[in-house]
Amino acid sequence: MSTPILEVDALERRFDVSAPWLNRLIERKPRRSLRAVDGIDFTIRRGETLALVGESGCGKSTVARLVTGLYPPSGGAVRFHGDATRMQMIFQDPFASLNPRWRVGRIVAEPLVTLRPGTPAAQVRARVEELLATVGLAASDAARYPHEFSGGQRQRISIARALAGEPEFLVCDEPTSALDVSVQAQVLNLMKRLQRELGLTYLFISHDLSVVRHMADTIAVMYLGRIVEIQPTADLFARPLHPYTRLLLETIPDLEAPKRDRAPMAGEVPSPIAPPPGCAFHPRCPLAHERCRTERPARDARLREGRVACFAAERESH
Ligand SMILES: Nc1ncnc2c1ncn2[C@@H]1O[C@H](COP(=O)(O)OP(=O)(O)OP(=O)(O)O)[C@@H](O)[C@H]1O
Repeated sequence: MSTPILEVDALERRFDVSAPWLNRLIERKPRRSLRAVDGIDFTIRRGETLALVGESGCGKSTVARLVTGLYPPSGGAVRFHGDATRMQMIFQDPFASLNPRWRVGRIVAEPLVTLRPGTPAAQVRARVEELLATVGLAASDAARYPHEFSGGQRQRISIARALAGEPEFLVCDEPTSALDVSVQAQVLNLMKRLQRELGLTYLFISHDLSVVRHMADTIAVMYLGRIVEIQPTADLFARPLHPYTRLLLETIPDLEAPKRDRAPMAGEVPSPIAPPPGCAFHPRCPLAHERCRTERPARDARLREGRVACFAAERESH
């Protein structure tokens, strides 16, 4: 087994969501804080992919920002054992993250020039062409602007730009969510090939279990700022342990039976400003019992190797 490149330990991030101080004074309202990330742990080994999966608002993007250092943590730690200058990020919306006034050649060259200032122009140009070819674009595309490309091609440009920084670790925040299904598969295949060829490590964020199924070695399922289940991908699909993971799996479109209606997931994600007491999932959980309403389950190394935080899963294992 390879060595860990990233260790996340009891990581927390709170946001102050209080009203402005004058309103607070007038209305006598207390400060309010939102726990976007509420004590999470995971490890990623070199060359592997860990996927963070969960519904909108569960804290995935905040974890990405904590890992890349865009946000300082409110508690806990992110330990990166690689070269911090070789961590890059790929975003959901490549159009928003690519400068519309720059030609593709300059966009892709920028990280390279930052990493190796003084590189001769001819060498930069040659490298840009090489990178464009790596992601399946033509050398002549360097002279064009981002708006001249399709969504999938723009995401290829983002990937070429990320590669220009010679990364060892990539944080990918919903990199294919804005793309059509067929284009999505092409970009995912490209990312898999690059991982294999360049030995990259990925933290891959998605709301969609079917997307990460063929990408991730390990899947961590998040609910309201916490990891409720973490398992090797094959195990999670073969034997999901948390009732929330089972619900997520039920809502995956079934390619073999596309006409079958899927039951929508019951209930809404509660607000992280006032999370339910006990297990945050209990109001939506078909297996909830008394203890779940008052006590918060933790991932415990003695129970199923710490893969799940659920009292019902604990009962099933006896
Ligand atoms: N800067 C901020 N200030 C206040 N609240 C924030 C901030 N950033 C995120 N939040 C809140 O933190 C929670 C987690 O947000 P986050 O964006 O990490 O979730 P997510 O799972 O990535 O969702 P999405 O897929 O919609 O981006 C949400 O309730 C969000 O409203």
